Amino acid sequence: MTEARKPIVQIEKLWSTFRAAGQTSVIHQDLDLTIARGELLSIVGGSGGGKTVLLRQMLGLETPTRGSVMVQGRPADELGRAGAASRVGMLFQHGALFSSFTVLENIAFPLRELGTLPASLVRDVAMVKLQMVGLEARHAHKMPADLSGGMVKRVALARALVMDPPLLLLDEPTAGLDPDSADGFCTLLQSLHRELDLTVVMVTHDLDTIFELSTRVAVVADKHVVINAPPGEVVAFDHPFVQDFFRGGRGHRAMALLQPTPDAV
Ligand SMILES: Nc1ncnc2c1ncn2[C@@H]1O[C@H](COP(=O)(O)OP(=O)(O)OP(=O)(O)O)[C@@H](O)[C@H]1O
Repeated sequence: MTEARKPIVQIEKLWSTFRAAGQTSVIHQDLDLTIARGELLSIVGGSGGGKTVLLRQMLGLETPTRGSVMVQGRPADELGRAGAASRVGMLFQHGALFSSFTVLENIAFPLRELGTLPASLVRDVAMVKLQMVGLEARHAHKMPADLSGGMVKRVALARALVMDPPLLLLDEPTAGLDPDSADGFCTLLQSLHRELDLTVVMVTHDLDTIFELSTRVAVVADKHVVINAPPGEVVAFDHPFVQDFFRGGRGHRAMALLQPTPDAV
C-alpha cells in the first residue's frame, strides 16, 4: 500500500475502562475505527459515550486499557505530549487560550516550547497562521480577553496548526458560538481541510456542521462504532440512536442540506 493510501488513524479492538468509587465502567468495548487520509470525519454519539476519550487517545494523552490506537502507523501514546503537536493538532472544547499571553504568543507557544527555531522565525510562522485562520495582523498583540468567542476559536485553531500537523482533532468546535460565527468557522474548516490536505476528525452534536462538512460520519453507540460511512448512508442506517439523532425535527432540517437544490438539478 502506498503511503498516501494508508489510513492515518487505525483503532482496533479498543477497550477503555475507568475505575471510580470502587466501580469499573466500560466506555469502549471492541471498538474499531479506521480513518483514511483526507477525510473530514464527524464522530457522533450519546452523552458520556466516550467520544472525547477517543480524541484524547488519538492525541496520545490517554492509553487504551486494551487494543491499539495507531496514528500514522505508530502507537498514538508513544510520543505523549512531547512532539505530538507536529503529528496531531487538537482544538479542545474548552481549550482556553493562555490569558496572560497575546494572540501571537498563544499561537507561537508550541513552536517556542520546541526551542529549535530562532524567536524571529517563530514570530513569522505564528503571523502566517494568524492570517491563515482569517484574522488580520492588527489582532496579533491583543489579549484573549479582548477577543470575541469566534476569534478565540480561530486563535486556538491557529495554535493547533502551527506545526503543520497532517491530522486535526476538534472537540465540539462550534459549541458556544452564535450562528454567524459558527457558519464562519465551518467555512474556514472546509477551506483549510481542502487547501492544507488535512485529515480532520471532529466530535460534534451540531447537525448543520455535520451535514455541511463531513465526508464521513462515525456513530459511537453501544460502546463501539456502529457505522462509519458517508452521511447519506448513515442517516438511512437502522439503529435506534441513529434514527433518534438524525430523524428528529432538527435532523429533518439539517438533512435538507443533503438534498440537491432545485437549481442544482
Ligand atoms: N479520566 C477519567 N476517569 C474516570 N472516568 C472518565 C475519565 N475520562 C472520562 N471518563 C468517563 O468516561 C465517560 C465518557 O466520557 P467522554 O467525555 O469521552 O464522553 P463524550 O461522549 O465525549 O460525552 P459528551 O458528548 O457528553 O461530551 C464519561 O462517563 C466520563 O465521566
